[in-house]
Amino acid sequence: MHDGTGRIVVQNLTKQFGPVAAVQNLSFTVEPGSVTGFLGPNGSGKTTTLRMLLGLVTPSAGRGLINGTTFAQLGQPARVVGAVLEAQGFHPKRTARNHLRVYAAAIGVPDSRAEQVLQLVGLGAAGSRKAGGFSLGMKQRLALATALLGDPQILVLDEPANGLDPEGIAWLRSFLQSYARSGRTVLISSHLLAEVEQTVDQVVIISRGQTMYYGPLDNLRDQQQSRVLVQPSDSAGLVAALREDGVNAIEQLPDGRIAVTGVESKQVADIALKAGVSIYGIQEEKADLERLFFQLTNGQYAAPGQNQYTQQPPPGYQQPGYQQQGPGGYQQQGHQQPGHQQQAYQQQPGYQQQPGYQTPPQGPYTQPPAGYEQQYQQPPQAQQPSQGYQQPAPAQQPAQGYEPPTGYEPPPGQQPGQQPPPQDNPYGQQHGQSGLGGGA
Ligand SMILES: Nc1ncnc2c1ncn2[C@@H]1O[C@H](COP(=O)(O)OP(=O)(O)OP(=O)(O)O)[C@@H](O)[C@H]1O
Repeated sequence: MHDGTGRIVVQNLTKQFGPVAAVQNLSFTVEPGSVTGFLGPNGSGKTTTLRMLLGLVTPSAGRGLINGTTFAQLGQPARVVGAVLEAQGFHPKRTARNHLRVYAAAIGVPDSRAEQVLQLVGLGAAGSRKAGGFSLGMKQRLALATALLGDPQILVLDEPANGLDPEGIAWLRSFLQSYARSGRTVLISSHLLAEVEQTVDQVVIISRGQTMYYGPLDNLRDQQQSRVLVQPSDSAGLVAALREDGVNAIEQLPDGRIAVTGVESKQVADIALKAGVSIYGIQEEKADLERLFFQLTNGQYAAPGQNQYTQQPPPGYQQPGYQQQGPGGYQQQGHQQPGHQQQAYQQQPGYQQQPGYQTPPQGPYTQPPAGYEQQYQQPPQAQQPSQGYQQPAPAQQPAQGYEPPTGYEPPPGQQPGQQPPPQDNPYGQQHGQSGLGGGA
């Protein structure tokens, strides 16, 4: 039996698809009572990680644990984890209500729950409409409703804001925060920090399948570092002089300027003067979270020829199919990177609510849904994520006490590297009565 905490633990998770190292030695913990953003650019390994966590892909090494056990070993997975990996695969001719009833029956919850979750996600007025006619945003809501059927303790959502309009994004934010504040666990992935910035409490930022930052978002904001943008007469001469002076966080910008992080403009100007390099322009620039996110994760698809002063990619890294490029020349300092200037979501003026769904009540999880048997035990106190992330070394050894997953077997009936379940089943019929644990 599982420990019931609602905690997700990812331990040294690794997935190799032939030559592609999709996920490399990834470790993080997601605690109940908080919303955790799982962030990284396209192809960085987010979906693969979530699939491994949900037992849909067999790890090459490491393991993902939910309530202290693997997904396959959960007794009633649909009551523990609600997951949306892709908001597709609904039977186009089936109404939203009937779709939910099918899944409700599969996991053994009453039909009335279908109506409740329709209301919860704001699709109450669209319950009799066929899912085939739904917009992408409505499909996202229907997928979320399906994941909520089992009133799960943990929500795992892959890119849940995809296709949502601004009103939908604002609604989703409030819904997920309220869900987490009720003591549950929320893990959402996104390739856009700005999209989830106001929703999440902590973030796991990955690039090329490796952790770049793991910790509270506030730490990122608090450790903001400005940089100096300088236009020199001789870029190479200034870079050499800066390096001689021990300044190494240097980036060549596409517009010809040089960005220097962690120093004041006066210091840069003094070094330039000493080296006989003229300066045509100099300014200090505050870092913002979005730029920081880019700095932490860029390089994956960066065009060659830029950032000639960049770091090299991690040793042994091979990204087939893409031009390899170092991560942007930004000197990482213990992966506690700066950042600021939140990009606040603004409701667009004149925005009309989409027909077909209505704004659901706010804070649906501050109280348990009426008439529904609540399985979840509120943990005594939401734990805070650990402060100060220590970046694992590229060849990190498993944590002490951790047993390497020798003999780890894929769940019954699943082959290593198995492809997603068929399109018409977005929640992958999983182990027994669940139908909510996986995704398409
Ligand atoms: N079944 C598979 N076979 C081979 N390679 C795969 C498979 N699934 C994923 N990959 C590769 O693994 C890497 C990580 O992919 P993944 O889908 O996990 O990234 P992601 O961060 O979710 O990207 P996106 O934001 O675009 O969805 C990519 O290079 C991808 O091409």
